[in-house]
Amino acid sequence: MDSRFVGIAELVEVPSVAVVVDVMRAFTVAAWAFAQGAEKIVLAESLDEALALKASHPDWAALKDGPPAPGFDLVNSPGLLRSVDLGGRTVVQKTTAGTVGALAVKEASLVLCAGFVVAEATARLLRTRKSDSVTFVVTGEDGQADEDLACAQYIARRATEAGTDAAEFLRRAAESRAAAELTEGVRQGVHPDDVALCLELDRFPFAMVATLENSLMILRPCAMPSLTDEASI
Ligand SMILES: O=C(O)[C@H](CS(=O)(=O)O)OP(=O)(O)O
Ligand SMILES: [Mg+2]
Repeated sequence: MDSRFVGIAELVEVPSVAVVVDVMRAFTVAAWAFAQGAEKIVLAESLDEALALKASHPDWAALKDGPPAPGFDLVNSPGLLRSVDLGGRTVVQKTTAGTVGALAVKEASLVLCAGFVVAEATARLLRTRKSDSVTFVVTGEDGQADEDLACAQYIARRATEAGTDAAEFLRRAAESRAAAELTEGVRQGVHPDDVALCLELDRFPFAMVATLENSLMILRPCAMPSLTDEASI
């Protein structure tokens, strides 16, 4: 499998297969939203679009990063989200990096959104699809965010090598600028457990697939079969 690792601004052409990585915190939050029962997540282009979608669908839950804000129901924090019942709900998510990265590759034939919590399921889906070439979108810090790059490199390795040890990749993420900012209170809308929750390897058994549906980018969980069902690894 040929793997490329690029920042959002470096995306010059539409990739065939894209894995958009945001460990801290958009796609850890998305995975927790599904674990809490959400049916789907609409990735919004802007705060205004998120609010407009919420206004036309009052039963949807609007989520943004940063501090709580009028019109929004939720913040971009796994620690805060894990006690919310989202059974059957649609979540509209808008964040600084993760949702922007996913929308930047919305024309790709396969778009996966990932963090460490869904790393193995994501790698397994790539193996199942026998993807020759995969573009990993490192969403944070203009493609330099080490928590995202480490996770992307781990998934790329795990997609081709059984038994890849995650420890060094998780260590890099734990020592990233984002982890420090979340721990030190630089970022807002934060729960004290957020960093630890973002570093939970394979917490969930599903990958997350984003598809264009009626011009909206919709994220849904995709349950992956166990290793014993795989022929290749
Ligand atoms: O919520 C996050 O962690 C960040 C935004 S900020 O850095 O806290 O302002 O957004 P994300 O898109 O999840 O990286
Ligand atoms: Mg991030």
